[in-house]
Amino acid sequence: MVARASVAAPDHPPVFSLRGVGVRYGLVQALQGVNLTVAPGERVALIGANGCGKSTLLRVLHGLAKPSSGQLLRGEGSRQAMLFQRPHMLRASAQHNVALGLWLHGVRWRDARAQSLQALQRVGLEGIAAQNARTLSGGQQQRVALARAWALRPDVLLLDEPTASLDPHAKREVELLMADLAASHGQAGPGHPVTMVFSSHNLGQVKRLASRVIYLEHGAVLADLPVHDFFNGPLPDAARLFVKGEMV
Ligand SMILES: Nc1ncnc2c1ncn2[C@@H]1O[C@H](COP(=O)(O)OP(=O)(O)OP(=O)(O)O)[C@@H](O)[C@H]1O
Repeated sequence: MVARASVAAPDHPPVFSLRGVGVRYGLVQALQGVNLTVAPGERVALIGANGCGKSTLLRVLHGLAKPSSGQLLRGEGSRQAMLFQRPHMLRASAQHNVALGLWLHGVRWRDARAQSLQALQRVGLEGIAAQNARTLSGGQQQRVALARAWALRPDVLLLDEPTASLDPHAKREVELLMADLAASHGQAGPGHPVTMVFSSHNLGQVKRLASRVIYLEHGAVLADLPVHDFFNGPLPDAARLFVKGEMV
């Protein structure tokens, strides 16, 4: 049985609505029967053991993986950006890496360069704007990736274990920036909060950042609860044991 609590009725249409979504890779059923509605401004954490389907679900939400069954509906006109555990950086300056993202979205190169500098300022990296992005530390590269995402003013931010390969200090820096970006608004302006969906193995981070927690097991949703209920209320056995194991 799925532990589920309804989230407050949204004032706006959902950002995502998944009905019975399944993803199959050959013999592997990576996701099965996933029903999920995400409202604007929610901060959803995806948790669960390795291979439970977190990345696949994020990839489905970003259009990088196609459901083999079921249906995914996306809110109209919302702009999405996705970050990965290891950011993809071109062998070019940090500023160039951010500007290119804007240029690919139709911003003129001159404007893209100016806006990319602002975005780098936002993540505290204006001082290394001219440095080759590939030579930056993992934490700095992830901050450049956040700047690249933020520059686009996304309505939806998807992050796949964004701090998993960082040292504790960089982890904290990136986490603070995630909170900062999640508290900002999308391209539609104030009143249109950013929606964030992220995966993490760090339950402290989940407590600090999420408003809602989804626990996946073997590609299925086993619990979908507001963050307070997830950590304080009764859970299905598998989820309870997972939380206990990850907390030690
Ligand atoms: N491209 C692929 N081809 C074949 N199998 C895949 C592919 N991508 C994922 N899988 C399989 O699908 C299942 C779900 O994988 P997924 O990466 O979504 O899990 P995850 O929860 O993100 O894992 P982790 O915590 O290790 O990142 C796993 O069994 C995985 O091996």
